[in-house]
Amino acid sequence: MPSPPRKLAIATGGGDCPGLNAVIRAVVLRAHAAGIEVLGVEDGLNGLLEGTGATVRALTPIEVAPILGRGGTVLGTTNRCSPFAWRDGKAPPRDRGDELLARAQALGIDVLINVGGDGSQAISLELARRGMTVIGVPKTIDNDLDATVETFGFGTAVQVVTDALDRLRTTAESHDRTMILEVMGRHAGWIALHSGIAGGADVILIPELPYSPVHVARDLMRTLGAGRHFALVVVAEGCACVGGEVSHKAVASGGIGPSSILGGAGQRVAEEIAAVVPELELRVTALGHIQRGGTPTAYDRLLASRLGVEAVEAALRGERSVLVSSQPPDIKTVPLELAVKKMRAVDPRGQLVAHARGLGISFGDA
Ligand SMILES: Nc1ncnc2c1ncn2[C@@H]1O[C@H](COP(=O)(O)OP(=O)(O)O)[C@@H](O)[C@H]1O
Ligand SMILES: O=P(O)(O)OC[C@H]1O[C@](O)(COP(=O)(O)O)[C@@H](O)[C@@H]1O
Ligand SMILES: [Mg+2]
Repeated sequence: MPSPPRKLAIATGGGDCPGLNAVIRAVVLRAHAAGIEVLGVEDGLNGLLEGTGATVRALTPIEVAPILGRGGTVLGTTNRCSPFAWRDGKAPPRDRGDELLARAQALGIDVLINVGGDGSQAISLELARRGMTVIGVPKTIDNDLDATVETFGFGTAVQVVTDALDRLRTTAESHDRTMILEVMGRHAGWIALHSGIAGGADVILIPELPYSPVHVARDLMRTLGAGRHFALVVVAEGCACVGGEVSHKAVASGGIGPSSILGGAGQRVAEEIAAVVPELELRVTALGHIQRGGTPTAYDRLLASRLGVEAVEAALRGERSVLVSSQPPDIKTVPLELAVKKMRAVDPRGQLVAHARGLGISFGDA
């Protein structure tokens, strides 16, 4: 039986996500109750690397008490630069993994709780391979991690998008317009599909179902011909037409990030529709990071809190290289490898898509 850990560290990596602070709070509360100290690593794992400007600080129950419902992460995060492929300006990427491990050892960290998506858990796995005890906590608003039935942040994002659709509907109704809403979802259309159904969309375009602009235009005209004067289209940022490419937009890289990211699918779809039916009046809204910021829903706080507590329980049981995973009604642990093995995509032939079609929603695919 391994001796119980005396010191845990917690880090949040990848894109921020509503519920991260609830995980941090839960880890600190449960660990302190068990007499375990918790260190918070700032900016992903950068806090364990010299010269990054980020550091490591002790987290106390008093400090985390007010953060349960706060969006973002009080530890900061990064979705650039893995510690194993560190970038300094134009120099080739270098491996700083062993430096990170040495620093963690010097600080007396027995277990690292790493909260993040597939990229972060790939980092967890490599740290575990190099000897660190790591427990992963899954996070993604895209809901594309296969190793857990659900992830916190997704429900909050779906609520934000649904609220946006409710607002777009009133202006669409007033102006007899077709409103196109571009939402997040790089490789998976979960946000578009859930919010599209909940928000009463007429067309939903997702990465898993390449569409034809002609079919989208035809289905819109059918909707509008059936006595409706407006329509709502939800477009996942990662969707593409049959044989087409996803759209990218330029961003300021800050020296280390990419110079372009996914974006512009909504505008592209508007242009494609206009090319077929120029008589339609179209407006495009891209929701962007609004759907990732702000207060988590009650359910996401609950899920995040349970994942945090179970991560500490797993540490107390002496588990290593595992991911805490929601498998309703329980939170369980699964091998960390499962987090990176396969992405969870929408099943184009699954019941959810069938139910959407049952509501008359078009995917523009046939
Ligand atoms: N803890 C971390 N420290 C430094 N960089 C990280 C960390 N976690 C993730 N990253 C970087 O962010 C990328 C994406 O991480 P991921 O967790 O998949 O988040 P997202 O899905 O939001 O992009 C990783 O490939 C890696 O480059
Ligand atoms: O914040 P950035 O770097 O622009 O990243 C945007 C991307 O991150 C996400 O918001 C979040 O993805 P995850 O929640 O899976 O980490 C994607 O939907 C989006 O494409
Ligand atoms: Mg990812």
